[in-house]
Amino acid sequence: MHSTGGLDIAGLGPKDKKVRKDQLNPTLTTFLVSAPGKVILFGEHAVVYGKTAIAAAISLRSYLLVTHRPKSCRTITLRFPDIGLDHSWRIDLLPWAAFSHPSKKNPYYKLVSTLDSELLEAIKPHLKDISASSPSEARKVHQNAANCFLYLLLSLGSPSFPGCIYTLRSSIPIGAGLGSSASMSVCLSTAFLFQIRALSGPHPDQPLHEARLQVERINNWAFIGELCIHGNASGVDNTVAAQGKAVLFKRPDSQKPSVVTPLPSFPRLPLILVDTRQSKSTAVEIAKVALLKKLAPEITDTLFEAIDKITEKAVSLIKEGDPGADIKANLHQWGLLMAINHCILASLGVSHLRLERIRELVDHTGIGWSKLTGAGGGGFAISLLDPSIPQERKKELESRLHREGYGCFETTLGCNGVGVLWPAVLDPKTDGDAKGIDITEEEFLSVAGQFGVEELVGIQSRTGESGWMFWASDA
Ligand SMILES: Nc1ncnc2c1ncn2[C@@H]1O[C@H](COP(=O)(O)OP(=O)(O)O)[C@@H](O)[C@H]1O
Ligand SMILES: C[C@@](O)(CCOP(=O)(O)O)CC(=O)O
Repeated sequence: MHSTGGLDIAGLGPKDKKVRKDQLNPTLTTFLVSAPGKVILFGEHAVVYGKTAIAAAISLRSYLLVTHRPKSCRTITLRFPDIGLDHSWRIDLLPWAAFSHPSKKNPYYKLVSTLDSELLEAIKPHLKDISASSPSEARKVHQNAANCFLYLLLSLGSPSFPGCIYTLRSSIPIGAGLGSSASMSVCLSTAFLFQIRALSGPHPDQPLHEARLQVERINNWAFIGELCIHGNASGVDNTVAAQGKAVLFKRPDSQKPSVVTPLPSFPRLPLILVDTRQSKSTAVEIAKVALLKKLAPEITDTLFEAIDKITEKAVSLIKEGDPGADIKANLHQWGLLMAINHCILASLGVSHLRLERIRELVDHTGIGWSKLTGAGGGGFAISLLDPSIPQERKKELESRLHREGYGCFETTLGCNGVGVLWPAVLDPKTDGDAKGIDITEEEFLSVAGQFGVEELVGIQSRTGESGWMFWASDA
């Protein structure tokens, strides 16, 4: 297996390549990585047990800025302001020996699909000082994120790793079913693989099979990051975060690679995301379903089968549908499938009163169809509104939802997957000859709110003016 030596300078766009070449050392240059959140249209939970799910990338994204410390400073810092985490480790005190032992070491190109409990134990002492004075709930969130970070760093890096600061900001609501953890794992996996020079491209001329290999590599390690956070995961979230667009996902055997089929003709469903503002934990919801499966295996399996049939039907709608045709033609069928899928998830015990209230307001009034998305227990619902309903009724619904404390917004489905901005320099929009604007850590941290980050570094197009580059994942 070859290492292709970091990102390709030819993909940088119209900049002064000669000057840049001297500066572009992946172990020294500040760079940004970004990955999207996702919605699961059909098949959550059943997908953990080998059934098929349909998921699509959304326009909300995480951004990871990697800045380098002076060579003399042998420290790695995690700066995750969205969750209030700021922690540093001395590089030489990390448990490299455990991870590099010949019986444990996995090369970056190997497909790894399980966590090693001894390696998790080796990390534990390095998590104990994190946010020691924070409430236990916040501490758990911090330790989860740090566990994912350290497991990936120690798996992919080495004791000679450079001193760096990893700053993550995200516009994806955390713990709400939109795949914030997967998006974070994809960003971390990409950053480490890039730093060890195990990625090639992205490049506008990169052959599709080569681009796919890079995304697979990123995705493989991102899945390991997801396992660190959830204990058990199907891999659908990180797959969509890595490759973007819409996909059909299945992992029939947990020891084998997942089967991922891109859905290039996925219709532009006019979905609305409704935020219950009720926090939930994916791990807790997965454990609820696991318990149900233990207590009532046949019934639970039958429910998974029914979900699988729904996904199958949705696939046939996509295949039969003409991508150019008006989606209104079979909107009712999509809505019906969503509503049935939701009710089965409720039978599995992963709905919540706040989610059922959305159904009361949307489905029971005949305005549209709703379904929880992601793990459930709170988080987000997706609603499809019947286009024949008068505008005033939709407006009424929106204000009702707001009055009752729900958040409500539209999103674009099928967005780009993982991307890099390397170096972290934005091309000025007005003058193609100028050198661009360096993004500093201070600036990245100082922009206000989740959407300030989008405004500062936001992605516009595949190779557009913003300088962001994406590995092509089109079918
Ligand atoms: N922006 C972020 N900054 C730091 N950690 C994050 C961020 N987004 C997600 N995480 C990590 O992911 C966990 C949330 O994962 P999960 O419960 O699966 O929610 P989601 O449904 O959004 O993926 C958090 O507890 C935290 O460890
Ligand atoms: C419940 C599940 O199917 C989806 C979880 O989605 P999220 O973590 O709520 O974004 C779990 C999984 O597929 O790993």
